[in-house]
Amino acid sequence: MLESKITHLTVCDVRFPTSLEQHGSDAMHTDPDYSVAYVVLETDSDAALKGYGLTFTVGRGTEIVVCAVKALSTLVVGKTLKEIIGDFRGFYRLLSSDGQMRWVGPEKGVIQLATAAILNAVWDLWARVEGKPLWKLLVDMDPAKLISCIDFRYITDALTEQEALGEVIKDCLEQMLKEGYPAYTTSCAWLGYTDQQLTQLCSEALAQGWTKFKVKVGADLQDDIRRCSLIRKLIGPNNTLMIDANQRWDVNEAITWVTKLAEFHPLWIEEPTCPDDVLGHASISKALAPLGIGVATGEQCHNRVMFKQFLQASALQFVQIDSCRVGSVNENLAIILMAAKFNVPVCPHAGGVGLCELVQHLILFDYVSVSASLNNRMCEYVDHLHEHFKSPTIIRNAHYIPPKDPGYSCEMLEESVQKHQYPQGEVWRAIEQQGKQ
Ligand SMILES: C[C@H](O)[C@@H](O)CC(=O)C(=O)O
Ligand SMILES: [Mg+2]
Repeated sequence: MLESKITHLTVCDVRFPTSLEQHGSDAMHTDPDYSVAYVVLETDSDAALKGYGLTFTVGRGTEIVVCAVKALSTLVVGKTLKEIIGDFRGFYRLLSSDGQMRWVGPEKGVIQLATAAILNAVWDLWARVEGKPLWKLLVDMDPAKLISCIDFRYITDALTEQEALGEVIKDCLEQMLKEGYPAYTTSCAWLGYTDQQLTQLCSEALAQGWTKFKVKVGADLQDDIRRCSLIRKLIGPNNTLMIDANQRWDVNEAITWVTKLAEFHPLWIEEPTCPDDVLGHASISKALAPLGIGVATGEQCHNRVMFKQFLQASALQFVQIDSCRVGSVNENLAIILMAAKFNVPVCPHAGGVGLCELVQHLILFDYVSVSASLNNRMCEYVDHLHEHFKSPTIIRNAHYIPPKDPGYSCEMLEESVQKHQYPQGEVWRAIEQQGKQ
């Protein structure tokens, strides 16, 4: 089936009206409608083989990502899977460095999100052909082959191909299969939730076995003090608390504000300032280190070069890879291996639709084949919209259970796609009629 030719690419604008109930809200995204540009690659295989991919956005911008996917589609349609994976590095470059398209990037913004959606679909296709979940495809792969999927351009001053090869190990599968990968929840404390909601959701989560919680902060200091105090009291001194400002502050403001929240003992402050400000993050890291608070970032860190600089400048203490922000698995492999070399733990971002489904594969690979450690490591989980996926995440006792179905867990239910397509899906037509948005 490797000979199968990709004959067609379709892309849909699929949106969920999460803003109506403030799910996913934070200090900068006060009304997010969790959305995806959803890609399906059709092939000429007799077995009706298809590859499914997506990238995450939060509403109106999805239509721009859909346009970008269409613009890139000519680079993938007509190729066989064998051609692509025979030189995956070259194919990655073709997409990310196309002479007429790279001007609108390069490797950042909308075009990078579109690249992620397409490449996620290619990886899904490959894993399906091999009959394995993506994480297993990665951990079983010959390390040299794995490394050959990475574009090392611009990062060899931090990680050479030879060094990357040295970071790949073979270990630690048994524990994952038995217990799963530790997760934390963000679903109890979105910024738009009331204190009553927060109390109820947090109590329920504790009863379900959750021990690590993230709280949105950054809009109003007094609100943050009240909410963090409430959560800290509910979860007790021994459970873990993280806080996330979603880029709300200037550098000095971040230091002052977080210092005032230090009494609640957060493990990290996430996205304290502009996601591109490497030196700003370094200053914040330095100022907060004596308080025992680390800096986490990555969900809007648009490529491996940014991560390289954050690592080189000791500007982050937790690397938050995202399955849909950078150039798919290819680029996330580079980031995971750089994090290993700099000895910084990877704690993936997954706050969005589909992000938990995808990123669990990458963190399983990280544990089994790279880090072999759970020290200060956990993967985000948000409890929204999993019912729209063919192979939804399975959480047991606050751990991700390794997926078994072949592919990258990107495939959505046909009915969900139809109903939520924007603007023609029935969900959006009903909302329009009710005049809600
Ligand atoms: C808009 C998203 O919900 C964002 O707030 C997610 C996020 O920052 C996280 O999960 O972390
Ligand atoms: Mg965040």
